[in-house]
Amino acid sequence: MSEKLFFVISLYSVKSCKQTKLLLGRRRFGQTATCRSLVPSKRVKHTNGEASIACTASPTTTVQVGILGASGYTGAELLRLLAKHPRVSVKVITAERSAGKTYGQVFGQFQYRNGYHVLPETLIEASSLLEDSKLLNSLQVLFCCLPHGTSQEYISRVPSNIRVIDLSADFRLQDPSSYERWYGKEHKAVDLQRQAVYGLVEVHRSAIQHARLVANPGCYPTAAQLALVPLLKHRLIDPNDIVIDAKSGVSGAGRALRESSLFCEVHEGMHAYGVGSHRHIPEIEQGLTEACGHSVVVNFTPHLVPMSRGILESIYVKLPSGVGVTQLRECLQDTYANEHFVTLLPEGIVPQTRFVRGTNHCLLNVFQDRIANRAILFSAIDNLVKGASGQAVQNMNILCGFPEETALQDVALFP
Ligand SMILES: NC(=O)C1=CN([C@@H]2O[C@H](COP(=O)(O)OP(=O)(O)OC[C@H]3O[C@@H](n4cnc5c(N)ncnc54)[C@H](OP(=O)(O)O)[C@@H]3O)[C@@H](O)[C@H]2O)C=CC1
Ligand SMILES: CC(=O)N[C@@H](CCC(=O)OP(=O)(O)O)C(=O)O
Repeated sequence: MSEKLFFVISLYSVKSCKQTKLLLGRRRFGQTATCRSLVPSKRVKHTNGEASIACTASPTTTVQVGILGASGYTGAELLRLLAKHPRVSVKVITAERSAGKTYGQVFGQFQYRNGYHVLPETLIEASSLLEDSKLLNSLQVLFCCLPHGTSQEYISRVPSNIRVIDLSADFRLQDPSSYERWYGKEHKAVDLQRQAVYGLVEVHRSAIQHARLVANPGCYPTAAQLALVPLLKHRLIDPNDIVIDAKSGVSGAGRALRESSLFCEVHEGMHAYGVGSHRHIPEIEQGLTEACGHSVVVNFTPHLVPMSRGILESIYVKLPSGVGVTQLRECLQDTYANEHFVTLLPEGIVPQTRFVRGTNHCLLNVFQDRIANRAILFSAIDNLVKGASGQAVQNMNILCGFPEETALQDVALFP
């Protein structure tokens, strides 16, 4: 592609002046950035006295990363995305059951390399990585794609100079007693839990920049909060009347063998689960309460639908008197005007999971309900991208001072 054409496409695809400025500092995707403001580098002292580097990358550095739990769905999605990242080298990948295998043996799509030159040959056990201090200390960023409970055990053993992005729920809830109540076990790393920054980028961007530990949000809470946080902040919906009807593809349940994920159990059918008790309820309420300034309680019901990936949430809200759908639209439009990954669709277009499949985008829209003073919101994401690994890469880009959209510029795979 000619430089000129690339430049025009870049300007077209980025929405904000800030992002345009960042791209202007780059000659071509994959080449060294020349704009020094991309890579601030300062030592940050955390409240617990530990120190870390705010942005580890210099304009020419490649960041060395490790992935705990690379043999699961979010791990594979991370490697798919990082394969396109010009400033990342994946140095170590771990697995439990699949330890000792090559990555291509676990995932056939990684048998071919297509220019991907930094994939380690073999998956090692997570404990082997943590016992190898030389290998561990060669990393700047560690992604953790392990199950809840397991994540906190491993992350507590990681030296504090390594930035960690945890995809599990272990560090998302600020209150240890809430974690215990919803996850059924005591939190074993409460200090880390307090230190963690909730990684919903569009809401917590500035705090993420200096975080040592990022708690990557859950998939359903990402879709719900991106739709609701701005409206609650601006008091445009009733905080006591929010119903979130959510549908997810089966990859949301992970790759571990479970009866409920078998083809015969999910094909040609759909069902609700976790009714009134799903673990994403406290996470959604925590984010909405913070936006609103007082306690928000939601009605949230997830459903499993027979597709591999994607989340669609239909959200029913009540409008305070004097507020109309136009104001809701204006609020979302203004909030996300400069955001690369969140888009309010034109009036009348319903977000579909197909429009975001394989991408880091969240598509939103608002409709007037037939019933007076009520509106219906829709929010669509790919659970494995904006709902997990894509948002994790977005967080890493912020931690390292890279343009936020690096490696995340895919258009949905359609049909
Ligand atoms: N799937 C999704 O859409 C989303 C998932 N998440 C969260 O991200 C995390 C990863 O999810 P996902 O990739 O779907 O899960 P998977 O079940 O697909 O993968 C889990 C990974 O962890 C490894 N693992 C399991 N148990 C242990 C252990 N005791 N010690 C070391 N490694 C272990 C597995 O290795 P092996 O397979 O080799 O045994 C595998 O690599 C989870 O916490 C999940 O809740 C968050 C948002 C969305
Ligand atoms: C379809 C399906 O099973 N989805 C998962 C949510 C996936 C996710 O975001 O997970 P964590 O909060 O567990 O990290 C569930 O409902 O538990």
